[in-house]
Amino acid sequence: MEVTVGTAALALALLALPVLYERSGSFRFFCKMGFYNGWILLLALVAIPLCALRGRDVENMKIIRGLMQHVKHLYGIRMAVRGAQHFPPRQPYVVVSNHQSSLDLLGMMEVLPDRCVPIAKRELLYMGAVGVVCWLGGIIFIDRKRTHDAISVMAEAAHTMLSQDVRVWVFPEGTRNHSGSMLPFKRGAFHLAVQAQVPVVPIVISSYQHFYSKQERRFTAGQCVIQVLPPLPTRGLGPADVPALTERVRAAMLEAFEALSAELCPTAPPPAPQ
Ligand SMILES: CCCCC/C=C\C/C=C\CCCCCCCC(=O)SCCNC(=O)CCNC(=O)[C@H](O)C(C)(C)COP(=O)(O)OP(=O)(O)OC[C@H]1O[C@@H](n2cnc3c(N)ncnc32)[C@H](O)[C@@H]1OP(=O)(O)O
Ligand SMILES: CCCCCCCC/C=C\CCCCCCCC(=O)OC[C@@H](O)COP(=O)(O)O
Repeated sequence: MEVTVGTAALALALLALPVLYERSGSFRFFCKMGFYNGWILLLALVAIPLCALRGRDVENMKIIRGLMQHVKHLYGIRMAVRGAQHFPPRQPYVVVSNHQSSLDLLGMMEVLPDRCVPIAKRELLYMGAVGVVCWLGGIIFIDRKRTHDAISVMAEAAHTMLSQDVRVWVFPEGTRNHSGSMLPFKRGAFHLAVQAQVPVVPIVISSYQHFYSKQERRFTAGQCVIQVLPPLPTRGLGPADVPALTERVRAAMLEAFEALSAELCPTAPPPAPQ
């Protein structure tokens, strides 16, 4: 008898889920984010054996990129890349981009150049299969709690970029930022570019506000533009030039971000100045 009541309650709850999904925006949001994380975890399990054939190698980023590119379609996110001609064709460089959410992975995988690895917080290493894939992809990990160690890792990255023809992708805000604008930039990426004497390529991922908001628990289909801006050379620059370079890049990115926001969601109020 108890089993029958339990089974009936479970069946009722399962039947209620589609109704809840239809009626509650918050429930839909959590389902979609849960599926996003779960799906990536599953993709990571597929990617591990494929990447393991090479071992830890930046070429594995091509496998990760290939496996990730369909995910935007699952969510009805239309992505357009603008300015791809700005990528320097045959040399290392440092990509810097804004960081709004873990959805940035989708934009990153849309434009990720060959032999380009992100710099990531080391906590990602401990995300089970995802961590293993990140390691196999040659992702560079930094400990944000240890500035000195993080700087050493970046200095090593400058050497690796030149000796192994590797490009590096950095989120100079240093953390995800849902504010609808950009945080002040940390200078690590720009020190890295100056140390390696390679260009900085700014990439702006347009605001998600019109289709995704963690605060409002809203996640619908929508459009995202990934704009590659003209590279800034660093040849001849030294450590003293880093602050000005950082501000110049941020100003260019903020201008492009605001122009994209005005184009894609013209009715949204402008974000408060940072
Ligand atoms: C198919 C299956 C798929 C499954 C797998 C799915 C996904 C996997 C694939 C891809 C995943 C990739 C996802 C990656 C996203 C991860 C994103 C992140 O983790 S963002 C967080 C980590 N990143 C950063 O923090 C980068 C930005 N931070 C910096 O650049 C910082 O400057 C820093 C180097 C980390 C140090 O930060 P800290 O806060 O500790 O110090 P300051 O910034 O205040 O700097 C202190 C001081 O030092 C100077 N400085 C900084 N860097 C250097 C340097 N390299 N050389 C010399 N000096 C340096 C800095 O200028 C400050 O001095 P001053 O104040 O005088 O200017
Ligand atoms: C054994 C442990 C198992 C754990 C399983 C966890 C499963 C999670 C599965 C998929 C997660 C997919 C997202 C991975 C990449 C997200 C990149 C990202 O956005 O990192 C955040 C980082 O930039 C800044 O961090 P903070 O904003 O400072 O915080």
